Amino acid sequence: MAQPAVEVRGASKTFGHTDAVTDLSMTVRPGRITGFLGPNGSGKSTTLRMILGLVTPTAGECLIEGVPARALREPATVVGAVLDSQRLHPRRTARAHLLVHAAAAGVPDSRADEVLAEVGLSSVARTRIGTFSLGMRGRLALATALLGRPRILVLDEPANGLDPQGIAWLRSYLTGFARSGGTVLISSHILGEVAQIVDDVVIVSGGSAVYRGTVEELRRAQHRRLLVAAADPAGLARALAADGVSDVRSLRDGRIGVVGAAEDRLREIANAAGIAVFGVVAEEVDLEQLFLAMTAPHYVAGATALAPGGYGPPTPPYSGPPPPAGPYPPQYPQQTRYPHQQQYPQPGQYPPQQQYPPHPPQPTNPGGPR
Ligand SMILES: Nc1ncnc2c1ncn2[C@@H]1O[C@H](COP(=O)(O)OP(=O)(O)OP(=O)(O)O)[C@@H](O)[C@H]1O
Repeated sequence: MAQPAVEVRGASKTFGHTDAVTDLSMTVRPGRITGFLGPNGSGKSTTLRMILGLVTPTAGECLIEGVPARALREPATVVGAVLDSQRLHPRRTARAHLLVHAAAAGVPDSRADEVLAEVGLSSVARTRIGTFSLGMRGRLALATALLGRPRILVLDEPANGLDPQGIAWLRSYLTGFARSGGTVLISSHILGEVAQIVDDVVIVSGGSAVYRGTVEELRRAQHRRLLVAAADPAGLARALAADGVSDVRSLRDGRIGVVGAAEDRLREIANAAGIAVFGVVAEEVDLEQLFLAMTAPHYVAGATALAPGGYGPPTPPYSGPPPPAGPYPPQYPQQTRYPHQQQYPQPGQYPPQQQYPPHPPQPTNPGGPR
């Protein structure tokens, strides 16, 4: 396997009494976009700063192309970072800002004009940064990171505060960067913001990884729950449990939600138990809902969660009330609630997906990654 572009090995960071990051391991593969996702305060910025050598881990290590960031001979040519795009000197012009950073990175002044063109800011090269919109500041911060023609980009919440057009532009730019061989590590607290463009995903919660895998595996994991209408839901739940399928929950509408059994197997078990099954629907859980479930405070990463396609922590077996006698559909007097059941919305309750306008033309990338 190719050497990872970035590797975090059992890294921890404690600030006073705060465990910001705990025994975190992750790999960023070259030429791919990795989404580093987690709610606010989950340790993303601290991890990115450890990777960049700006924060020293309390334990473990972080490597860029096999070495600690501080040991890189020409860091600007290897990694470019956007950590806080809003901390720019307001009285400087965009070009002056870039010239300062070009000198620090040891690259010629001509790179300032090249990167301004690359991010579409040539027309405001001599405008003071104080007048820039959030989106323009984001582009300028990205331009700064591109000065040394880095192979790797590390971006901390670059979409924060951007309007849909700004996010669309950023996605389009990063996709182009990766297509031309570059590696991107991008953090966000909103999965939907980056789900379209990321290849791999690392989800953190409370300073620890709760999921690592490709975004495709994550998407597949969302189809794992079957919503089953049966003549005798409680009996079917018992039959499933006897066959080792214990993650069965009663639903408000009388159906049961089953995790860990394929539809064919479920029907076989129902047949063998003499229970009629009226319908089986694979649940379409929104990726964002899955993300919220994984990063909720009660979530404890287990082996299944960290394995590709893992669904989550073990859940209590079915123990809902028996269905009342009578015609189908049976109605339970009360829904049986488990701690994270509420994470799964009922069909039709999903919030509408945000729509973005078509992408603007891809900026030229003359000095793209090598
Ligand atoms: N320099 C610091 N001193 C003390 N505590 C810190 C420091 N930096 C981070 N922390 C704490 O470490 C925890 C993780 O913070 P971190 O900024 O890494 O999370 P994050 O996922 O990037 O969140 P956000 O998106 O809100 O920045 C938080 O509890 C935070 O308050």
